Amino acid sequence: DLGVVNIDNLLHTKDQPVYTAFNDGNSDNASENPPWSHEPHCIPSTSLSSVGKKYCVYTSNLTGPTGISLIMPPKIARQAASLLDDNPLDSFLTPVQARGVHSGNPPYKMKKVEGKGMGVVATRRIRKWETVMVDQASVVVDLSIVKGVSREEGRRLLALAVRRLRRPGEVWGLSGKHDAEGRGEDGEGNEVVDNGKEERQELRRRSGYETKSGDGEEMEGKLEDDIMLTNGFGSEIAGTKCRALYPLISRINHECNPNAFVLFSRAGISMAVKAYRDIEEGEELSISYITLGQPFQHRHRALSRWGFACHCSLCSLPNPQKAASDTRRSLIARSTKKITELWESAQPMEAISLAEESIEMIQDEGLEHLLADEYALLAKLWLMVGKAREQTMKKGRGGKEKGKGRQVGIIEREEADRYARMSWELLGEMGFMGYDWKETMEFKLEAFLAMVGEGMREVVTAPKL
Ligand SMILES: C[S@@+](CC[C@H](N)C(=O)[O-])C[C@H]1O[C@@H](n2cnc3c(N)ncnc32)[C@H](O)[C@@H]1O
Repeated sequence: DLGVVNIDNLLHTKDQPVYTAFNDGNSDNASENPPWSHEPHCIPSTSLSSVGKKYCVYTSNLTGPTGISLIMPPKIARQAASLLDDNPLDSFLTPVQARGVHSGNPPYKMKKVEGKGMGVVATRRIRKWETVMVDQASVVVDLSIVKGVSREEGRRLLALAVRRLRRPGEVWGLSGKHDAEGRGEDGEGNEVVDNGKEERQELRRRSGYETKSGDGEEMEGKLEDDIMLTNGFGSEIAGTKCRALYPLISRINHECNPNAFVLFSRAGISMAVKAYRDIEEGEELSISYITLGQPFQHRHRALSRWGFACHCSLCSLPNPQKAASDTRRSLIARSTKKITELWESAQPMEAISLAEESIEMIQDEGLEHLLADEYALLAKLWLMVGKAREQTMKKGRGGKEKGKGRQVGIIEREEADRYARMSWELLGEMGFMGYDWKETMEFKLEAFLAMVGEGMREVVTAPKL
């Protein structure tokens, strides 16, 4: 069973002799104890813009479930080498949970799913927010490679990177070949044609990887064209934009209203899948490949590069409901800006009402992860309203509120506290504060609100090029 093998290897990673002490492919700067199990294989960059730079394959084949290969310039690889002990069992699970996962019964199995190739199905009931799966990257590619070396060289490096893994089969086995014309219906009987093939070719052209006709059957071609494009996750490792393959998580299919989401470790090498809601035994696990919350046409366009027409429950809604959902999604997307405008034009209570309406729409759309942001925003608004009123009182300009005493500021602060705690709880449950947040972190209103900044809407990650 793939899952059991995976976890077993993760648990033992640290006990195994990983070091074979090959130097890091840059003899001037060989680090003392490089973790590579194979001699790095380097090629010079052929691009004028990066003369003197080289790209190498570094493999540590005892790291993680399959081993890991990095394709990077030596300098970046040296930094990434210090991140290889990024064991997801430590990042995402308590020791008790890790032992539970290790006992040989992961709560899922890989299975053929009609119309989707392989998929992942729950083998028992999974609770909301439970960490269902953990995984570690097999291959990590520095994205600057597309400009640095020719397509052929890139393919060769990638093929070598996979061959050198301890379990190369788990990467070769990822089905990336989805060039069959995907035709389907949008739930209203309208035909939806997958134009993903052209879009993927265009993507390759833009990325500098021209496609030669007739080479589609080669393993190397399959690896680069299909597996990297359709199974790779965008990640930032050692401060560099990368694309990485995760052998287990790559089996999870897409839904626009998914029952799970992925979470990166701080180092960016490990990932976890957490349940977004309760999942029943036999139900397929799903994640969203694209940013959650987009209207239908945007989703359809963004998904085209994976080469399938989405028939998920949201995309199959009858047109009137689909239109209502799209309207709510557009309103949600615009609400933060509108709320800020209302606040800045001295209409604080209108700003608060709009934020509360936005919460209802978010709940109707099942976009719960956005609530952490919205609750934090409401907490900030209430806190600021409270402070403003206190100031007014202190300056003796309380008007009608004069005489109500200190209560004016206190009620608003209580509201702020209530919303901030809801945001805190949700972020904690979603896994953004570490698995032991309840024991190790203490809630403090102002400190928490300072921590939750902009950009919370993007917290649920999706594979990106
Ligand atoms: C990351 S892989 C997922 C695992 C894949 N099904 C497999 O067999 O390895 C992405 C590919 O799975 C297929 N896929 C994912 N979600 C799908 C869906 N909702 N409907 C149809 N095909 C889907 C598409 O072919 C897509 O390019």
